[in-house]
Amino acid sequence: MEEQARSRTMSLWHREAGVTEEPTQAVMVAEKVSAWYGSRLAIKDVTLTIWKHRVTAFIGPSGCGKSTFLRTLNRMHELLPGARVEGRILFGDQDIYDPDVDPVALRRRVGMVFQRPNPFPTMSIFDNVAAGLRLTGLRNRAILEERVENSLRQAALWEEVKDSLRKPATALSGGQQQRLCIARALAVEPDVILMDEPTSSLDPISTQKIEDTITELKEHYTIVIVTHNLQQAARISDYTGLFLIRRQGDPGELWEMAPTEKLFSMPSRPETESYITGRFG
Ligand SMILES: Nc1ncnc2c1ncn2[C@@H]1O[C@H](COP(=O)(O)OP(=O)(O)OP(=O)(O)O)[C@@H](O)[C@H]1O
Repeated sequence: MEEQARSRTMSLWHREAGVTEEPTQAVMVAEKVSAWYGSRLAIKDVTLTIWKHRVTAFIGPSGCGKSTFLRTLNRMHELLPGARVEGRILFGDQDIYDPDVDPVALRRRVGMVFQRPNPFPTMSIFDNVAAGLRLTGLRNRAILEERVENSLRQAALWEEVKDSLRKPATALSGGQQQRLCIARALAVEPDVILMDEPTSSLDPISTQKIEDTITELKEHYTIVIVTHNLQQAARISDYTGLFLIRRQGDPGELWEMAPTEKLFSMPSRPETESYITGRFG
C-alpha cells in the first residue's frame, strides 16, 4: 500500500518535473530533506528522485546547499559535529537514516569523489585503488589485481599508469589523481557515485577526460554531480536540479529540477531562467 502511494507521489513529481515517462528505476528518493549545521538550517525540504544509470547535476550559486544536500545522500553530512538531517532518503526500499543502517556499509554503495583530488599520499597507485577492497577483507592477490585493473580502466587511467602501479599516487598530475580517486571509488563496486565539483581544480583537458569518463560510467553506475559550471551540467547530465536561496541567510531550496534539456531550454520558473542566462549567481 505504502509502495503504491509512493509510486503515485513519484509520478506526480515527475509530471511536475516535465518527465512524461519514468525513464529507469529510481535509485534514491529524497523526501523533504532538511539539513542543519548546529542551529543553522542550510537546506530545507528537498524532495527529488535520482534515476538509475543517469547523471544528475546540481547547480546554483555559492552557499545554496548543493554540497550539503549531496553529503546527506551518503550520510557524510552527519560526520560534522552538530550537523543533523531531517526527512527521508530512500535507497531502494530502505530509508538510509533508519537506525539499523550501517553508514559505513552505505558509503560503500554510495561512494564519493571530492573537489580536490585526495589520494592516500603515502600509498602507491595500486594500493590507493586496492585500499577499499582490502577493508572489505579481500586478500586474494589475483582478484585484487583484476579489480584494480578494471577500476583503473573504467576511470580511463589504466593506459597511463599500468607500468607504474608501484609509484606513489602523488607522482601523478592533478587530473590523473582525480581519475585515481574515481577508480578508488569504483573499486568497491558502488551503485551510486557522488561527485562534488570533481573538475573545479583541473585544467580543461583533464576536465574533458573526467567528463568523458562520467559519460561512460553511467552505463554501469548512477552519478550525482555538483558543478558550478552550467555548460558542464548541460554537457554531461540527464537531469539538473537548481538550488537557490530566497534571501541572504535563508536555507537553500531545490528551486527546479527537470530533464537537463528542458531545464536549460524551457525552465518553468523565472528565477531559473535568470540563473541559467547568467543574470545572477
Ligand atoms: N561545515 C560547515 N559549518 C557551518 N556551516 C556550513 C558548513 N558547510 C557549509 N555551511 C553553510 O551551509 C550553507 C550551504 O553550504 P554548501 O557548501 O552546501 O553550499 P554550496 O551550494 O555547495 O556552495 P558552494 O557552491 O560554494 O560549494 C552555506 O550557508 C554554508 O555557509
